[in-house]
Amino acid sequence: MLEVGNLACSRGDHRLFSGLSFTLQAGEIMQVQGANGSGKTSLLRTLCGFIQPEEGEILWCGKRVRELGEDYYAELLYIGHLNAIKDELNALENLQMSAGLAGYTVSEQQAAAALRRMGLQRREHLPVKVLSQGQRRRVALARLLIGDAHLWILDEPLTALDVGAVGLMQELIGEHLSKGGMAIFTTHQPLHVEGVQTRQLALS
Ligand SMILES: Nc1ncnc2c1ncn2[C@@H]1O[C@H](COP(=O)(O)OP(=O)(O)OP(=O)(O)O)[C@@H](O)[C@H]1O
Repeated sequence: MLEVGNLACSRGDHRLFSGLSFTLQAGEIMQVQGANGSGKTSLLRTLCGFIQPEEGEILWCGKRVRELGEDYYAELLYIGHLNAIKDELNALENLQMSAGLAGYTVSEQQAAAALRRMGLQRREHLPVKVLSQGQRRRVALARLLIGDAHLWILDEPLTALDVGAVGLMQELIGEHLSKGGMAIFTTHQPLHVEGVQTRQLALS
């Protein structure tokens, strides 16, 4: 379980949010809503431990995440609004590199299967710089299929995706939740996971 208590964050001299508290249990999904600049990305990055909160605590399974360190990162998969892929590498290499950075290995067959599921068959061996924006986003999102992180933190996962890929994302998130996973995401587009009530957290 993720527990957030009395969280506060400022960027520059601007207070983005304070007194923010919520819990997220296995099988739950939460959307962070708010206008441009309201602090959605900053909140997600704080939950990942990339930004130190000014106040408050983030607990994972009852322990402070900053003390858990690597043990927390092993439970977490963050996909930012930038794709974090290397232009010169192909999709297979990018996926294997992402796994390596996260501390595990995936075989070429596993990576190829993930890319196929993301609709990238016959694009696996091209340098990603030649792929379309939507295809590049699909390469980034294929990371969801190769790890076993319980907590997915997704910043604008639907950006550049077509209708079919949005449907696929909803399906993947649904599968993740049904296996006891949890997810926090931002999006300016509708995202509906069948049979699951999406909790809402509004930043102003
Ligand atoms: N490193 C920084 N230094 C100063 N200000 C920052 C920094 N990073 C973010 N900000 C500011 O913090 C505010 C919140 O930014 P953030 O990216 O969290 O918003 P957001 O809700 O995700 O926005 P969007 O919907 O446009 O993606 C913005 O006003 C932004 O300019």
